[in-house]
Amino acid sequence: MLLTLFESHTHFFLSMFQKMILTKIISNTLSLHKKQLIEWLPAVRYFSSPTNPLVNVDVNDKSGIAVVTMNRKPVNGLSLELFEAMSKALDDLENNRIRGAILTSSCPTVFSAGLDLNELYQPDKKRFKAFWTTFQDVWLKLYGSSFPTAAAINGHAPAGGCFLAISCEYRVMCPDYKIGLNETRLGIIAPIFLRASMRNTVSNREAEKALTLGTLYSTEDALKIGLIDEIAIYKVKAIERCENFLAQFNNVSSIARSFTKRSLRQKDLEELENCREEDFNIFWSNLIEPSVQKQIGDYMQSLKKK
Ligand SMILES: CCCC/C=C\CC(=O)SCCNC(=O)CCNC(=O)[C@H](O)C(C)(C)COP(=O)(O)OP(=O)(O)OC[C@H]1O[C@@H](n2cnc3c(N)ncnc32)[C@H](O)[C@@H]1OP(=O)(O)O
Repeated sequence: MLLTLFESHTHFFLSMFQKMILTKIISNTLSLHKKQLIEWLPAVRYFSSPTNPLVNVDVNDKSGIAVVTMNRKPVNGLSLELFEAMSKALDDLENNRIRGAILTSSCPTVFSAGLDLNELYQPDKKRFKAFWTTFQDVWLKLYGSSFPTAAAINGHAPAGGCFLAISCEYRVMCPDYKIGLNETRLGIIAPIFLRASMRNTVSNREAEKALTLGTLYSTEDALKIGLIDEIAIYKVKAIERCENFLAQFNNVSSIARSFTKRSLRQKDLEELENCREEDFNIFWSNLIEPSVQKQIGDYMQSLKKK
């Protein structure tokens, strides 16, 4: 009876905490080994996401891997609307027990150009608050996802673009592009969650150097410092390599894997959870400094003049 209940209420039982408690209760009742229980879980139900023009989610029925494609031309500038679409897509993935997700871009030469500079220049406080809060949500959901994640970086990934990639667990990048966290070059102070993702990817020393200098690395140099894990010649190959990485988890208990990931990332997640308002206030007061606004305005002009 307990198992019938479990099967008919899959969505309800998704939270890790609930799953842990249930596993314990059922396991005690039926004296089953945890591994057997995992095999008893209902067949994974994959879904096709409702169409969102900004984020396309395509789940492979056989592998259970979702390819999440950002689609905001020309450069996947991260606007409030794009973050909202990503946040919704991440919820859908979390609720559908996928086996892994690969983040990529539909723009031919850009993974993401980072935060949409129009959100940062002469910002309206109310909209910016919604923007920043949704950005925080996306990070909490991506960095803390129960499923494994990888990024197929098929183009440039400066600032927020790099940030999305390093919030995943594995990165495959195509050659001849740039990746890095160039915030300081715009006069912007890196928020705590960005620092956490970077420190989780490269050594503390490399993170400090990269963040303070605002370095943009070539694909090859990014591999040398461990900012990416592999190079693949084309986007299709990059996705294939990400699939190979994710397929390694087929032989690992999904509960053990997700709990281990969660425990390794818990401190970083809590750090932001406990100071979301403060994080917004710090970023906002830095952003509206006249010198920072001027720097962003000049930068936008220089991009347009190119
Ligand atoms: C992450 C934690 C929070 C920290 C806070 C902020 C971090 C940020 O993310 S700030 C954004 C930083 N981003 C950048 O510095 C990248 C800027 N862009 C580029 O360097 C290039 O555009 C890029 C290498 C990505 C691509 O080069 P091209 O393929 O040659 O394209 P163009 O430069 O011609 O750009 C086309 C078009 O897009 C506009 N654009 C580019 N980037 C942005 C952006 N981030 N936001 C808004 N708009 C952007 C660019 O001006 C061009 O516009 P048009 O001239 O009107 O076509």
